[in-house]
Amino acid sequence: MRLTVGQVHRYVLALASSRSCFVLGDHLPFRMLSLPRAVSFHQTAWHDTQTVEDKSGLLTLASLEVQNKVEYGKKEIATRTGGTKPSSRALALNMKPKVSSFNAKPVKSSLPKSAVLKKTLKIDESLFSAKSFEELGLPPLLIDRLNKEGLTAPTEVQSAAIPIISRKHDAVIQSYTGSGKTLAYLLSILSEIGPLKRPTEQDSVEAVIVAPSRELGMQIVREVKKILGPSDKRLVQQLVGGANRSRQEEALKKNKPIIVVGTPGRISEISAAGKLHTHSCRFLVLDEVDQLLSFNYREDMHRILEHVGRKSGTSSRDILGPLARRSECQTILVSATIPFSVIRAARSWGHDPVLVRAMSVVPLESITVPRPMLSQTDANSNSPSNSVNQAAVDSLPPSLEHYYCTSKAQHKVDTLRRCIHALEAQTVIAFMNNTKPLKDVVFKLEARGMKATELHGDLGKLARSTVLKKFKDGEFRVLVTNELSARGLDVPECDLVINLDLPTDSTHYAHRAGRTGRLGQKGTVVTICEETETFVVRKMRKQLAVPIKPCEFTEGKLLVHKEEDVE
Ligand SMILES: Nc1ncnc2c1ncn2[C@@H]1O[C@H](COP(=O)(O)OP(=O)(O)OP(=O)(O)O)[C@@H](O)[C@H]1O
Repeated sequence: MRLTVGQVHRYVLALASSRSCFVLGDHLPFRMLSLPRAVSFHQTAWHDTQTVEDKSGLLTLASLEVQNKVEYGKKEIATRTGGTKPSSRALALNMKPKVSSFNAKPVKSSLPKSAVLKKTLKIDESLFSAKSFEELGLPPLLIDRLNKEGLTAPTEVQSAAIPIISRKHDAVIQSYTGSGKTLAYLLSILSEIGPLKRPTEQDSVEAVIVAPSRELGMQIVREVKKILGPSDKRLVQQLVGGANRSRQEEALKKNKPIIVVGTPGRISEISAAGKLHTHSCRFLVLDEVDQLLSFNYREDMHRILEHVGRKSGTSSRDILGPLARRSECQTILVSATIPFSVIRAARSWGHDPVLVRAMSVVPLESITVPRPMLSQTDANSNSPSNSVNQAAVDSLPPSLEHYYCTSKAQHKVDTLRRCIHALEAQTVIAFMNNTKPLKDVVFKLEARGMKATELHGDLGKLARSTVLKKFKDGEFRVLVTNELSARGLDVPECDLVINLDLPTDSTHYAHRAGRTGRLGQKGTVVTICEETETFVVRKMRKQLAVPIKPCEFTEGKLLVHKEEDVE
């Protein structure tokens, strides 16, 4: 039976959705798994993780063969010392390693270290130690612009990623939230294209950057404009949903941007209408890749992956999968949380794909599927719910303090106020799960004299960006929002994140938490839950392998409780 690529994808999606195990043909888009391996994956699926993923609609393109989700192991091979880097995060921007007062027990892996990552890439060690943009070999014009913006030294992940990308590797960039991943890829790209580059040939749309939300898209656009400077800012064009599409198309025609940044739906719409030509694109970036490869975005991402960087005349028969080989185009996948399914997808690219993390670069081919790691206290129980979610663990900044307190639902707003006062927090992001109660919370806070505002999908694009700007400018002390703001949102001043509703799982917890403690700053995360929900917090604590300490707020102070079973 011969199927077209589109048919194949639909067929695979349908089967994967039903969680069936099925045989793969040679012409199917994914080549990685044979049936016996797929069967064994299916049998050893982590039921706990899977249930959660299903709820959030996460179906990675890479895992379409078998609906399965596993995380890669934490054990990195540090290139300089040959051992893991205990303080690699803390070293970002020359931060001093933070000694936690909490004695977390080590997690126990049931897998020998060597089975997780087999080998490191042979790479010049000195690359990781670059302390300046000059040492990284960035073009002088670009360095001038960075200095003008007050950026003088690269972060660790930038030191690792920039040389790798300049060597034409496809890369998966993983590092904790707020560690500077955006500039890690932007500086690599702006070294090669646009007015600040090393001199080369002519310009057209040469980089496509895809982000899952309008806010993140606009944030990336602002970052590019900041680097390009006022005279060249027209060279980046936003293509996010919710904005006037004809205006975006006109701007594409008039300004001839070299970089476009947008959401999957709008990029794919404009591309389908023939108004965006990306065949000779040199860089494709998927920011928050694990989210972009989820089920929700499958149609749009499929179109984007099929078209960007594919020279016309290339038959769709040649496509090995959505992340197909693009001979000229470098693909860069970015997230604080990279599940193994993304690694598996990325392996089908052509340009020696590597996993870049602060202080380590590893060929993707050498990363094997890990078995679940159990937290020490539960190593004997073998329960999947006790598995450490390594991707989420790796995404947490080291400088965060985590607490939880209990409150009746009707008293949560008061608890929130007491928490803000006790911690003297100035810039607070409070997460909830539904829009209506979210509005009620804003109303109650305002009624009690605390400046608060709301951000959610029911607001139009203009309202959303106005709210965000005002919050960043300090006009509001509390931003009450939902999952929309959990990914990528950069408000450097944010000193407190509150979970007024529980996040869906530990990965969502990690992304919400990452809105504070950015770039080595201090940050606190407080989960306010009902008594009956505390077991969920404890479970996340095990999966994240961090202390989430029980506490209460009385007489304007934070009181931390002891808990017998804190790991
Ligand atoms: N080299 C640098 N020097 C100073 N500040 C930097 C540098 N690189 C990035 N920053 C700043 O650090 C902040 C966090 O960066 P960024 O948003 O890229 O983090 P991230 O790793 O992408 O986080 P997330 O995973 O939450 O998306 C931003 O305000 C950015 O401007």
